[in-house]
Amino acid sequence: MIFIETSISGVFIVELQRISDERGWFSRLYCAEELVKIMGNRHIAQINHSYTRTSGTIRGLHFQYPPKAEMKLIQCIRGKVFDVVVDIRTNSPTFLKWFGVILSEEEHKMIVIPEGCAHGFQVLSSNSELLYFHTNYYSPECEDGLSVMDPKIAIKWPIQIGEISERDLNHQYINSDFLGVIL
Ligand SMILES: Cc1cn([C@H]2C[C@H](O)[C@@H](COP(=O)(O)OP(=O)(O)O[C@H]3O[C@@H](C)C(=O)[C@@H](O)[C@H]3O)O2)c(=O)[nH]c1=O
Repeated sequence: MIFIETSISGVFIVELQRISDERGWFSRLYCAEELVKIMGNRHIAQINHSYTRTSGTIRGLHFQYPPKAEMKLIQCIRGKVFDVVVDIRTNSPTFLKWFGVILSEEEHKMIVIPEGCAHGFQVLSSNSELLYFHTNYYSPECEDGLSVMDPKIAIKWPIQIGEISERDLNHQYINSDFLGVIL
């Protein structure tokens, strides 16, 4: 696994290696020993899988407040997505800055998103699937969201916004009441 730092502290791209032979290929998706450099003493609590049918669909921007704040490791195992992280850690020098990366079944990399960052993605090819490794349990009480269209964040979505859930459409826009996440 090769770790690449990004413009947001604690957000990493991890390049995964494929070992190919005449039958196809073999690849390690998760290794506690290698990922300890990023994960410290965190452990994976849940692994989730999502499928999105239509290109243009957006999910996000989602995060969990403490005590259920979580690190997420995300891979695209089918299709292609534009994956976005927004730093909402109150005291971070990159507060409200976003970072985007293409994840796809061909590129074979994952993104690591630390606690205090919101996550969303836009599907760029129909029938895309993401695999998520989470260091905390899903908690609807601690879960919150930000609007994917918030001009204060100003994410440049690569293609026209298609489907979006009712819940995601109703997420807050940032205003002076928004303090971010204090970890
Ligand atoms: C996220 C989640 C949802 N659910 C349920 C709630 C709901 O009935 C159904 C679909 O939930 P959602 O609409 O929130 O699914 P979705 O919009 O795909 O949520 C995901 O979005 C991306 C951007 C992330 O970062 C993920 O962590 C997760 O929040 O699944 C769980 O049971 N466990 C979970 O971990």
